[in-house]
Amino acid sequence: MHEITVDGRSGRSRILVGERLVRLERYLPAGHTILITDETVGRLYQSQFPDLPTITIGCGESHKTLDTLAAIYDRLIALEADRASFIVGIGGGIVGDVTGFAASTYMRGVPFAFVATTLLAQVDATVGGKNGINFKGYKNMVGVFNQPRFVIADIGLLHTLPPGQIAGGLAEIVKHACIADRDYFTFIENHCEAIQSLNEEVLLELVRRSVEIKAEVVNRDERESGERRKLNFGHTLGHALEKRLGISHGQAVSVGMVLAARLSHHKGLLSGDELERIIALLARLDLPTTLAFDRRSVFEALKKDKKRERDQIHFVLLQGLGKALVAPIAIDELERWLLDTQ
Ligand SMILES: O=C(O)C(=O)C[C@@H](O)[C@H](O)[C@H](O)COP(=O)(O)O
Repeated sequence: MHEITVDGRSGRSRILVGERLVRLERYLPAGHTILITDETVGRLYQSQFPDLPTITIGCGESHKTLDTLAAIYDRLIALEADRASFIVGIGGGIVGDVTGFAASTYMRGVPFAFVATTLLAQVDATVGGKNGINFKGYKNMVGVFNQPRFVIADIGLLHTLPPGQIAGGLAEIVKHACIADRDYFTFIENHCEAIQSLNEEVLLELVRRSVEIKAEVVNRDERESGERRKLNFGHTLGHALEKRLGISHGQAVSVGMVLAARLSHHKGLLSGDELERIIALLARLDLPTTLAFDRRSVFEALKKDKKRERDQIHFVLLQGLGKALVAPIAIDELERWLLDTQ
């Protein structure tokens, strides 16, 4: 087991990579704990949960809403949760976001933790204290920064995930390598077969290194006033594609990364060879690298990105493999480039 820490304003968050869901109970404080999970995770793993009151939400991005939160607040009140209660979200990124937001706002905030059951949640969504919900179709429009007390990343659970769910996490893993660690990128290139066959040792190494990269960034810039924006590589276009095409987050981020890498190449920051390596690696991991989409409509969605400030957007580019750069790009320039590029 590897322990990696994030030190945020709300306190220390311990990320326990390789710990097991069945051992959750030993990390719980004495007193009233409530679990939040979704229907699928409940069906698959409830037998491994501690015997505690459990709130179950629906599955999928369409449940990351104010309505779901309202239902959770109702249940917390019915269960007589108070400020000394502890809440644990067991599931993927959506359970994480909704649990983190509900716990951070119920009675102005109660402590919480996660057991991350998907690769995406283990390497990204539950790490770093971003807890948000969608609003009127806008991704993560309402949310808070607040660190979970701990996150258990149980690698053993990844074997039961459908293939699409694995690919979603792999997109974020490739993102971490692209923005921060060229050698990690090469490691992933050299282990594609082991990754596809869910080799536990290799998955453990991916989760460990990705969490380490993310934690280093968050420790330097928890509230995303600068460097943390790098973790949004591929997400500016990715979120717009996700919203307009209704595709999964991982698929959208994969295509978003290719487009951002193309823009980096267009600006002379990334070589043609490096661009091709990124495209080839994503394809080997069964992630899409190109999509047909209505460029005008995606551009309109992109204009609503949270990284927009008036007539420019903080866009994440690559300055070579393993090094990211956040550059303000004029909305007009982005529009011309997006409408012209293939
Ligand atoms: O933790 C971060 O910071 C990230 O940007 C990681 C992203 O991969 C993640 O999808 C995040 O939730 C996106 O945040 P948003 O603020 O762009 O909605």
